[in-house]
Amino acid sequence: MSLLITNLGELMTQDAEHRVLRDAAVVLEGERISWIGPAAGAPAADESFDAGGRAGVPGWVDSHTHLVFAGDRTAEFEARMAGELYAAGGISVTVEATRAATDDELTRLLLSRVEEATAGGTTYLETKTGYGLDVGHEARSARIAAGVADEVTFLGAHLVPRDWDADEYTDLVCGPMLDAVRPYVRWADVFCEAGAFTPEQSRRVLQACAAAGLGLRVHGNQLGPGAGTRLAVEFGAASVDHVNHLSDADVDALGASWSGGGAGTVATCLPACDLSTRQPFPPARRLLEAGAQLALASNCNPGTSYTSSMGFCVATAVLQMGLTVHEAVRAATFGGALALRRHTGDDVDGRRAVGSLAVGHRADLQVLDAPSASHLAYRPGMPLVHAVWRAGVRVR
Ligand SMILES: N=CN[C@@H](CCC(=O)O)C(=O)O
Ligand SMILES: [Zn+2]
Repeated sequence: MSLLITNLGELMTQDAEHRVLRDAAVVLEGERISWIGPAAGAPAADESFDAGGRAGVPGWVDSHTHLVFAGDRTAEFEARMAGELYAAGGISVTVEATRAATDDELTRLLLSRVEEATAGGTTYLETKTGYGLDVGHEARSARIAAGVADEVTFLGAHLVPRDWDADEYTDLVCGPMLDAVRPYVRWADVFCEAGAFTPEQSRRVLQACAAAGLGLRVHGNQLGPGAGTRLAVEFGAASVDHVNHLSDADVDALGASWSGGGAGTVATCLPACDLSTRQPFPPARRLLEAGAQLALASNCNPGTSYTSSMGFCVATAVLQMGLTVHEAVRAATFGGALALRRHTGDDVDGRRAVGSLAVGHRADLQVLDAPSASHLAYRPGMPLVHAVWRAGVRVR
């Protein structure tokens, strides 16, 4: 079964050549893209969709979310808007509510959040554990996430639970908890920050998880300067996320991580979180100038960023972080794929590349209710998702 999507006024491919095509068309063949080019030269297909001059972009790749949770943190948000500072300790409120939820409740909550993300144009999504924080509840979160999300990350090292010694809890994360979640996850993450895990404890978590064969990611430099980015680069993590408080050496290290031709550490910016926690935005321009690769992600979670709207993140990155529209869309698509190591190949681990529109890649794309991708930032907050295909299937 093939589908011709034609009459695309603009098509931002985010492919290797960064091509932006005018009057373009795309052909989807099953789950893959089989043709891209000028609409006038498009081959015949079984069915067609007339985009009416609207713009097409890849589906969003949201490489950082925390969607397996129950409960509500409105009171904490209100206190923060009244001047309180964000602190990692708020995580424990969600841990209690998440532990109290049944498997069915947690699954239903996760599914409804993923549906919301899909309606906003997200076609590939990572999510994390991190609100269980004991062996049974972390394993349960990982199992539930694995049934729904494209990528699952073990974040047992999110917060040291009440009544635990930090080093003993780190032992638990690196031993029995890691063993219990291992069948369900591809990635491991650690919150390396004052109030969460020290650089030494973070190092132990990264070592143990790498030895277990997991890819690595780090929550780093969110609330202040620190060792997160340094550790991420040292361990060859696929991504360090937040990156609000970077030293010049951090910026240079992230840039240098890409200089050898291989895959380095992506700097993943989370602008919706920065607004909600009133943190300074990451130095996106300096990072690009240093040769770093950027991703944009929603960080959807109940504490610091209760939105899965990647369109909002793109608009904020353009309006507040100084990125061009093309740079922001690239970070929210190709950049996310790079941060999940799903950016290349026609068939990686039995999967197709996501995050860019090219022949052989997974057919994940959205048609915007706008003539160009610039409208994402030009008309911030407007519902601009017209149609979405995920692996060739129309999902909106
Ligand atoms: N910073 C650490 N973890 C989440 C927040 C979790 C929470 O407060 O519930 C984040 O990425 O912002
Ligand atoms: Zn996070």
